[in-house]
Amino acid sequence: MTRGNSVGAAGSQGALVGGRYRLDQPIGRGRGGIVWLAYDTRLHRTVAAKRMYLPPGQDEAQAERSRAVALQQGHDAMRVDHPCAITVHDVVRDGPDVWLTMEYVPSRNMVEFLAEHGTLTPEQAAFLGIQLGKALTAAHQAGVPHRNLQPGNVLLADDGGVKLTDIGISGWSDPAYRAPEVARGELPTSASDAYSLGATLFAAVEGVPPCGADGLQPQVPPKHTGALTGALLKLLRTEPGLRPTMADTIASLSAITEGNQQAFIPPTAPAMPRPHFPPPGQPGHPGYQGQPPQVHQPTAVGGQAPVPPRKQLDPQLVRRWILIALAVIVAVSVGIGVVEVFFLM
Ligand SMILES: Nc1ncnc2c1ncn2[C@@H]1O[C@H](COP(=O)(O)OP(=O)(O)OP(=O)(O)O)[C@@H](O)[C@H]1O
Repeated sequence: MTRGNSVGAAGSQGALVGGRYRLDQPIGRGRGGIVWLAYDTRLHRTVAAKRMYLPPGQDEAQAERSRAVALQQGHDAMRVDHPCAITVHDVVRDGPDVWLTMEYVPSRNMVEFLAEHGTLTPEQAAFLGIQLGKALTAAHQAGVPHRNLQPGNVLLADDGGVKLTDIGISGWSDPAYRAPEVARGELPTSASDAYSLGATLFAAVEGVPPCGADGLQPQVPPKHTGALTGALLKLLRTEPGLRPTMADTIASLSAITEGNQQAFIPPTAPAMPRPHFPPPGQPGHPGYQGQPPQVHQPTAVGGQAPVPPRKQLDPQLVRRWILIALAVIVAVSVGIGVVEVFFLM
């Protein structure tokens, strides 16, 4: 954990969070402000940085407790390790703020994806459910319930992968995806995550959450879920103890996709920038300190045409041309000598 001068409420471009993470480019917006494409100046890698939401209007003692909770949740999230879960690298206190840095995944969240591409087929939703189920299993094994699984926390990566974000980070949870027992005030558990998974997959196929925007309406019978229906209705059971385990859910969703659905590749341009940096020590690299470049290399950074490499002379060719030149000089000298002897005679 790092502590440095505060960079201000939502951060600003070029600011150094915790004296280490440089905010480069906005990539999204959460309740705590802008989510940034950032650069870890110590490990020289791209990360995503997000200011964690802290409730406004608290006195200093309450605010300090909220910061301690945010730091603890950040550390809990760092324990979750799975390819389908966003890796949290660090949690940083920066003045009055707490920042989370994590792996950067060029992606759309599921809300944006559905708005652009429409609802998913049951097979696509089953594939999504398997990936999310695996990420949740890893989180539960680390003792960390997600707490607010909802479409906004599901990232559909430009490379077709699925990444679950905000694991273990409490905060605003959309009531439409909240388990009934959590809505009554009970603490989130792996069973309440199972309900939220069911509600998220339901919305992915049906286009609306199962119990309305407030989560309090009678469950809408699904119309388009096909082979997915049984697994969904089990996840959405009101009684938490009757919901299936993640292992059971993954098994029944796998039977639906039969391995046919492998990825989500949206038929549009990538959603987010792909950072390209020249190698360390080269101008244009984020960590460049102004040293002269060690090796001359062609570069296309900044949209300029690549500089062609300087041609090297072949030493054998040079030697041959020198020999030819010497032969010509000798021949001319001999010729001159012969002519002089001719005139002297
Ligand atoms: N690691 C990441 N890589 C790429 N984009 C990200 C990453 N994390 C977040 N984003 C983008 O930023 C958006 C907002 O982030 P996030 O979902 O964490 O905020 P939020 O959940 O709304 O906020 P909060 O956690 O404060 O409620 C995401 O929908 C996504 O588009």
